[in-house]
Amino acid sequence: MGEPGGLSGARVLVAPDLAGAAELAAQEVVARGQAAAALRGRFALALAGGHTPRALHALLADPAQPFRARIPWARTEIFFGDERCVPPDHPDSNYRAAREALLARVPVPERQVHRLRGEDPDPAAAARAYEAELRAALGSEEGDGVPRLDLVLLGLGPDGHTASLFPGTAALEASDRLVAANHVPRLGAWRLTFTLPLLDAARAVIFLVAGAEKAPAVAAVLEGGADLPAARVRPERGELLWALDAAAASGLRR
Ligand SMILES: O=C(O)[C@H](O)[C@@H](O)[C@H](O)[C@H](O)COP(=O)(O)O
Repeated sequence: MGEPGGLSGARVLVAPDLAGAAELAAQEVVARGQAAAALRGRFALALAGGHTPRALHALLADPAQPFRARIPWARTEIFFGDERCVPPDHPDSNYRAAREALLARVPVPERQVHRLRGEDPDPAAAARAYEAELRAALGSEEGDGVPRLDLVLLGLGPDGHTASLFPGTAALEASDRLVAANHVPRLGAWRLTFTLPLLDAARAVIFLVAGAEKAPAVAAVLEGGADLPAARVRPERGELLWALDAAAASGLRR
């Protein structure tokens, strides 16, 4: 179904279609959730934005599928890797999408869902508040003072962006904070996003990517040595997995 290799030893798994790639990711969510809960009594999971994760969220929420019953929801802390600067009920809100497809359908305690406040008129203040909330929820048991998420789910844009770390934007270079407000000129909009130091501290990162329109970016990141934002996500003490459908993997040589 897949083979190791690619960017810095990333595991690259390829399924025939999005449903198959989402199933690969769902299996990893279960495995890492069970391991985290057993080892540390908690599963710190960050959800990705955009449309691709909907297939995964539906799988995780579906009681007819083997994933929902195997995830320790009562001990899961939910975070968001990025958010649009809109209210939580806005059609563009990543929180709204996750709530509808997943969070309203699984027994994760409300106090354990940590929402990025996209509605805050001061995005920088919202980013600072979220970093404080994340640190309070996770602590920073590791020596470097950076909280370690157990699993971060990410997507990939055709331009190689991930979360809301877009090429050439300030947050991509932020090394002094874990969550940042980021103005994205090509969107003419502000975003809230995890920064690379937080992503790189994760115990595991999974990119779930599907569709032919992503194939050039996937190839550029995994084989082209391109300095794209997604290529700069390198969990130093964690695992990196790419779950792709055949269309998104079609540009890969290996
Ligand atoms: O808020 C967002 O939009 C995401 O965080 C973004 O990084 C997304 O993962 C990619 O743009 C892929 O989006 P699609 O899954 O919709 O193609």
